[in-house]
Amino acid sequence: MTQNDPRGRQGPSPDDELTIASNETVGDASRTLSDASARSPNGPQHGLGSGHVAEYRLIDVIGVGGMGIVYRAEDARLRRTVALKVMKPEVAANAMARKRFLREAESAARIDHENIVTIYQVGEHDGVPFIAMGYLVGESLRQKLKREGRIEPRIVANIGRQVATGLAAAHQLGLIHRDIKPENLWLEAETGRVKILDFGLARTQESDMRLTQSGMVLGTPKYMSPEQATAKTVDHRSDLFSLGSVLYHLLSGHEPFGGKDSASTLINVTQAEFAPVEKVCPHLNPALGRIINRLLAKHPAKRPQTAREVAMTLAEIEQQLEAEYQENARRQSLTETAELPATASSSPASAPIPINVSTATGKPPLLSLVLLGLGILLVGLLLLAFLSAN
Ligand SMILES: Nc1ncnc2c1ncn2[C@@H]1O[C@H](COP(=O)(O)OP(=O)(O)OP(=O)(O)O)[C@@H](O)[C@H]1O
Repeated sequence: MTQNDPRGRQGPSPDDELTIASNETVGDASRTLSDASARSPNGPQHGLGSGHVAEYRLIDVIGVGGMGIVYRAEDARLRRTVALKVMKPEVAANAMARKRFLREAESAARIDHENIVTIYQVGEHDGVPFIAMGYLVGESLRQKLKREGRIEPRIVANIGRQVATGLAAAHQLGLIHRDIKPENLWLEAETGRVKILDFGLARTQESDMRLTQSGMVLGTPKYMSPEQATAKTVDHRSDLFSLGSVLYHLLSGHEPFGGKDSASTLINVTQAEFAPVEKVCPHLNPALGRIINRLLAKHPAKRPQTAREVAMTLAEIEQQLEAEYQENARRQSLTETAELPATASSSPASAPIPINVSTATGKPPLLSLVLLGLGILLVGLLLLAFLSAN
């Protein structure tokens, strides 16, 4: 949920309000910071009057999420720009929340993978936890969806393969993201690389057991797995369900499960059947349709079992779609080349000038000879008439 954007991303609109409401994080009562106070790094509400957090100089606010405020900041020592997520003061007032934020950030910092945003440092400043991470330039998938509505299958396969690859790295360390959604998937402008953001709800499988016992539901309903929606124990396959939901949305322009509010969405996720993706996207590559439908299976045992497997399947589909795309582009350019002369000769205006010149100036030599003969004959007859008269 970006509320202010130094890189020209869109600010809030009535649409944003809708998105914010419909993507509301269940179990999160902390979205209370006003936009106005959030925008200035020296605003009164976050208590960071000096404009510094540890060695980071705050430049401006990039966005405000459920747990924290994200600033663009400068690492004064290394002179590099970072994204600094600082826990909201009202959330930081809760010791449990503080501990959990730090523990989770530390687990995420263990992952070193090109499809996951790099975490440079996790720390506390005046009792407020913060995370310094790679500053990303580009846009979130949510922003891309807002602009484009739907995304073509070849690109969806590419995005899905990258996300699954990143998830495989996290899952290998026993870390489950638990909040895979378009807002948390970033498209880097220059490289086209996808980065998974915000392991804010990430849990190790072990800590999730404890969470489940407390019966809390955390995550974003529209992309949430049925087991997560019912506060059951989740494992890495819950992230695979969410990935399936996101890919479905990218292709079709809407989520597989919706509802008028969070509660009805949760019920739909757990009980309703979704329209198979090939029904809402006719002519879809069948293999792509199959894997998305399988990712959305209600029971984890019926889904693909690992992110690695998903990444491999999507890589094959991506290759196939890319080859088809190249072949179509080649055919298209051949057709255009073949059409060029036909178009030219059918248009009199564009007929080659040499042909016109040649037809305009040429006369049959035989006609000239006949005319010459007739001329001589006429002169001869006139001469004969003149002589016989004399
Ligand atoms: N590393 C980063 N580089 C650039 N922008 C970032 C980075 N991390 C987050 N942002 C921006 O800051 C905004 C807020 O991020 P944050 O993770 O706090 O919230 P969220 O994911 O929108 O919501 P929630 O945390 O409640 O799910 C994001 O929408 C994104 O635009």
